[in-house]
Amino acid sequence: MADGFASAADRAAFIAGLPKAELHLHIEGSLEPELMFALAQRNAVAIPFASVEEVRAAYAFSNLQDFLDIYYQGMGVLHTEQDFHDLTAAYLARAHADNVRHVEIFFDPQGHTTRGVAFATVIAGITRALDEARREYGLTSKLILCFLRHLSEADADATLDEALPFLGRIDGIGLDSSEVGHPPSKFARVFARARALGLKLVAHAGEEGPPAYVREALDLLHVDRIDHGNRSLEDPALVARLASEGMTLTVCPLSNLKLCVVGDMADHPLKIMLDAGLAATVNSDDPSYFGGYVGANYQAVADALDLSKAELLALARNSFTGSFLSDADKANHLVAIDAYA
Ligand SMILES: Nc1ncnc2[nH]cnc12
Ligand SMILES: [Zn+2]
Repeated sequence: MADGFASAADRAAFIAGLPKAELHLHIEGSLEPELMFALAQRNAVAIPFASVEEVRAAYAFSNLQDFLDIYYQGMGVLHTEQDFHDLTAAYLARAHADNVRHVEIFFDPQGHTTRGVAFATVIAGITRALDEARREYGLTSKLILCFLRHLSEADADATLDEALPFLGRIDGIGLDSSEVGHPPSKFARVFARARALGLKLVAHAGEEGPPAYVREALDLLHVDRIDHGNRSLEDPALVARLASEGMTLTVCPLSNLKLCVVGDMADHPLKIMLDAGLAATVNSDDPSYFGGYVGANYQAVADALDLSKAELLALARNSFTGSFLSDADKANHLVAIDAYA
């Protein structure tokens, strides 16, 4: 058994109670099949599944694109402000149950506006649930607008225009969807514009794409965090740079397994990342599609890699230090982790 724990059950209890931040969560990826069915009925939207079991059976992916095809189809049931509220509220209740104290949530507005759903409807539903979670659970949040990288930079630019009236509720921008063939350089101008607006910047890089995409995210987009970053490990000079810059990586173990980024959880590089001095964090990405929320991600990777108490504490500390909270708020969360340790 790893240092600090008497048994696997002891470690599981420690993980459950550990204060956490979640920094990589696509709200549309938290759409559980049960809610998908309920919203399909509420909005009279046809879905190509006869039962919840059939939906779950369809969640067998061999790569990122396999998943994205079903993810974009699934979000088609979201139409009204109430739908976006209910989706977000359900995620926040689950996060609270996992002792998540702060979340930084991604949303994909282009996945909705291209279907005729107004940007304002999406924002109103999500933010109403965020405000309720703050009041009910003391769970704080940031909101990150992701551009779909398979679309053009002009589309991203138009989406940023649509976001301008809502910048009081949007803390940052990100870059997601099909990575290979859509390098960060494609979005350099719109990221520069967002930076000038004072927005925080993140980008998916090195999930399926090469280490060169991670370098582009750093050098051309000037990101504050890297989402995933797994393939950085192929480039030792890049690893040294990420470590020396204290760049946070938002790693998603169950996602990596489901999308075949790793073949087996025992081969997950999380421990290698920590040993290399990388500021890795654990996150759920799209929990409904990948089989678990953040607590399950900690649990799965801790069991497979036999993570110690010190390693789990480092992951939780990294999740707060890598967040976009103020320094004072980060310090308060770190005190809570020290007390828990
Ligand atoms: N893991 C992921 N990678 C890229 N785009 C995504 N959109 C939702 N989840 C994603
Ligand atoms: Zn993601």
